[in-house]
Amino acid sequence: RPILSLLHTKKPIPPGPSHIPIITSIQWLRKSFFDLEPILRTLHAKYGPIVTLRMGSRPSIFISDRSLAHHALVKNGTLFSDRPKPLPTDKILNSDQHNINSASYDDTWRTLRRNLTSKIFHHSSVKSFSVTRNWVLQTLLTQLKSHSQSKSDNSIKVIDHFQYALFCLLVFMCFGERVNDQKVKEIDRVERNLILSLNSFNILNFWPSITRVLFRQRWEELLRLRKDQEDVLVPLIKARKHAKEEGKLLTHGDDGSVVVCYVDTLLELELPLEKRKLKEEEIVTLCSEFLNAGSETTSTTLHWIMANLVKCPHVQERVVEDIKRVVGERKDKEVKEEELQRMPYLKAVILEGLRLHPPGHFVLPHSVTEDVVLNGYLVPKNATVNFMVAEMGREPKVWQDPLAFKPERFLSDEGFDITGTKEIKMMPFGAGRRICPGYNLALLHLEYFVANLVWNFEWKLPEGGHVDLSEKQELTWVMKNALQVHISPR
Ligand code: HEM
Repeated sequence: RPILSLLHTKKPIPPGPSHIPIITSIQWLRKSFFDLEPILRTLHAKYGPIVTLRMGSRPSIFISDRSLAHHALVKNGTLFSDRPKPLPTDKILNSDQHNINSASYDDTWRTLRRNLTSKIFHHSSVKSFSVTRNWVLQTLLTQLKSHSQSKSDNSIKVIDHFQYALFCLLVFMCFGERVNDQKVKEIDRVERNLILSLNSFNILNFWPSITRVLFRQRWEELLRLRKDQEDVLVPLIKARKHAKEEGKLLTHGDDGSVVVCYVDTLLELELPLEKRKLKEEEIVTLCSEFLNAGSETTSTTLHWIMANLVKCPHVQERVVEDIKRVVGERKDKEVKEEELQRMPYLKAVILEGLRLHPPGHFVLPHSVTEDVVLNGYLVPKNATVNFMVAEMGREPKVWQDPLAFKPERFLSDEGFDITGTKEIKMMPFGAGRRICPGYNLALLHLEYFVANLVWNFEWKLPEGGHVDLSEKQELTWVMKNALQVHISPR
């Protein structure tokens, strides 16, 4: 039984492979999480559910057991909800912890997180964007149709279309306007460039005073990427500010109410600790977090789910039946958002997708607010703590036939609690106080797009094609070989 006690006299830190100062720290630091995952699996088999790697300047503790995760994140959430102190490169990218995911567990974090959940993820606000979701859906359907018709075998690679659709949606929610195609691509480019190079900047943190000399060009590259991001996002923020001041805000098409977007809420916000409004560069950081956290995670999951629906036509047929039962003989080809609530099988498909293919195989690094003992080991304040999300979703003791795509496992009368409040069986959104604040929005986006994609087209493999479920890590854990499908109107 995990016992968490603060009387931790002389407890050891969790076990792990032997460590040669500096050398092993740098070796681990050079590995991506994709490389680390199989190594950690072996280490957990050898040392148990909680292990330590000496990465960089801090011990990194990894937890694979769902009950220990529950014990730490939910039952002792106040202790385990901090984030590691920022490294020098983080300070540049996160405006010194002025975004939600990197902020310490303090009043700044509470203010930023509450702003997002109460102003943008509130039920009425989410509903106010339904016109936008429909616009993005119609654009996606048109694009898929025209691209598939332009190919001789009608086959199409769908991932770029999914990414673009989700990105447009998040850009609208962020800036409150339909940004033109070229601008959307520009924002996507600067964000992608930054995130894809993050790993290569890790080494700069190891001994900043030395790396500033040794890797001067790498430091300059980091500053250049950040400047590119500001150059693209600041004009959008400024334009919004002016439109607000001049009372020229866009209204929602249906009822004429003014669109309240994420930037509007950030322009109004006051930081309680510092007693001031947000600086422009902090707004850039928060917008960037919003766009990245909300689009790539969802488009990756959508890609995995559609791949499984192509691989398992009987599951796709059951989704169609679920929709038919609710929509009936209505002629238009749109599944409306209000109707999704009455589609239990569709919901089960989404959960099964998140279980088997969580877009993040780990959560973001946590840290403890004070030294604590977990399962007999010391978790020191300077350690980072992380959880094996994908391993938990594929644990054979919890999930029968874990690698099979079987949505039926989620069809119970009592429903499934994705937040893991009572117990954790999987945690694609994390759990406890740092749980993803966007999980309801993400579920809505997934349900809405999967339902409408399946309702509009039959998804099949082209002649001689096959669905390859191998993974690789990019921004998220993506399909190594992108889905190539044949779609035909239903
Ligand atoms: C399928 C879609 C998504 C998945 C699987 C996902 C997953 C996650 C995970 C695993 C975390 C880290 C939790 C932790 O550190 O313990 C997280 C944090 C976060 N997510 Fe998501 N997310 C998704 C969509 C979204 C969306 C749509 C938004 C907003 C537009 C969003 C915003 C955030 C933010 C701001 C955080 C930081 C929370 C904090 O540190 O307090 N996510 N998400």
